[in-house]
Amino acid sequence: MHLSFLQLDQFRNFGQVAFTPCQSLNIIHGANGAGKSSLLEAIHLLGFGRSFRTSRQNSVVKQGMSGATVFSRLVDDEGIENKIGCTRHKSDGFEFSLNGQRTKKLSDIVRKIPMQIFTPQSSDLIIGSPLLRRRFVDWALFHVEHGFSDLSSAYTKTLSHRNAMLRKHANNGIAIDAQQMDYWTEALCNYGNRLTIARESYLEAINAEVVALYSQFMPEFKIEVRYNSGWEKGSSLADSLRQKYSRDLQYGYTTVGPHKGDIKFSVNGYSAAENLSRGQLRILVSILQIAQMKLFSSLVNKSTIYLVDDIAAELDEKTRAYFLDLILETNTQVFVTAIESSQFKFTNKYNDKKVFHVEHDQVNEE
Ligand SMILES: Nc1ncnc2c1ncn2[C@@H]1O[C@H](COP(=O)(O)OP(=O)(O)OP(=O)(O)O)[C@@H](O)[C@H]1O
Repeated sequence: MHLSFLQLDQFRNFGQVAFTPCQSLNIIHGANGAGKSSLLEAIHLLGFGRSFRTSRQNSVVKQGMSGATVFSRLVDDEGIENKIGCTRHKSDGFEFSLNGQRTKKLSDIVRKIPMQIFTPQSSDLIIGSPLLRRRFVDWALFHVEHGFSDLSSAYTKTLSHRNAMLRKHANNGIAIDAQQMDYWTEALCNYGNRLTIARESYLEAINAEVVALYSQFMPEFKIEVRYNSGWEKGSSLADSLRQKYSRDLQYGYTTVGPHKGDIKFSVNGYSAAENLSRGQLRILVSILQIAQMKLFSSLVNKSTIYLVDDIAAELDEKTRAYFLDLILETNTQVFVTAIESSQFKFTNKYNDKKVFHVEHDQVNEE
């Protein structure tokens, strides 16, 4: 699967630009402020339905304009072409289209373009909030497991119903309707257990890939990936919810469950978050993403798109070369940015490669 054409209209610093990436390695270089990250951001919108740089999504619209559009042609692994569009209207949010038809569900688009991104902030996957780690696993499950998306939204809806009751009780002293609380608690256990089983079995599978890759990159380190379910070890979710009920009533929200789940990474028995250097953290993140893509392609026989922002700032040349070798082995379409094209000398061996220069708000193929 790959993007064979991209067009941006009034997106960030660009007026209208179009370019035709190749199926494998696409190098984007240009001076500071030229628009390299903006190009990746435009592609990211198609794969995730949001910017990776800001929560203020309107900022992708060129200053003074009312909307920004990204249009692409996506060739899937069977060779079938789909036209995918995304417009951000300043006044009206996002609008997505598939083959000229407006799509109701963002997931219809996102499902078509499995995508990963590596940026200077990617170490947050290890040292940042547990939400990022849950998202990492749930991204894969969303793409791999039919029905996971429905299961995850059923859990989230049930949790918000249960939390609403707890909150009203904690904040306003409204009495709990015991029958209703039992209903939501039972539903929470049902969805929560299924969600946890899915996450645990996915992590078990990815663990094997991560261990193998890590031992190639850094043979002196032994990595371990463990899932922490979000409730007390050795206890069931139902028992934990029962045990913590009075605390939940006091706090006004559900304090245990898969929404509190986390992934722990340890290296030689020590917490990776607390012990690895910045460079080592980046390597760990890149390994996790490569493992994710490898596993993904072996599970569903589909390829991914990989965006790498500012690779030279993140990885030294030897690691960069090794990293790209591993990614390109997985039949991934890669978009990678850097300031100087000379930072990519090591890519001369790749035949399927295009180099784009971003300058004066234009994208030129070299
Ligand atoms: N909404 C907008 N409208 C117009 N210009 C914008 C908008 N948002 C950002 N810019 C400008 O777009 C340019 C491109 O920014 P971008 O971050 O993509 O550059 P870059 O090539 O990745 O830079 P660097 O190498 O410094 O990270 C910058 O000059 C920025 O000020």
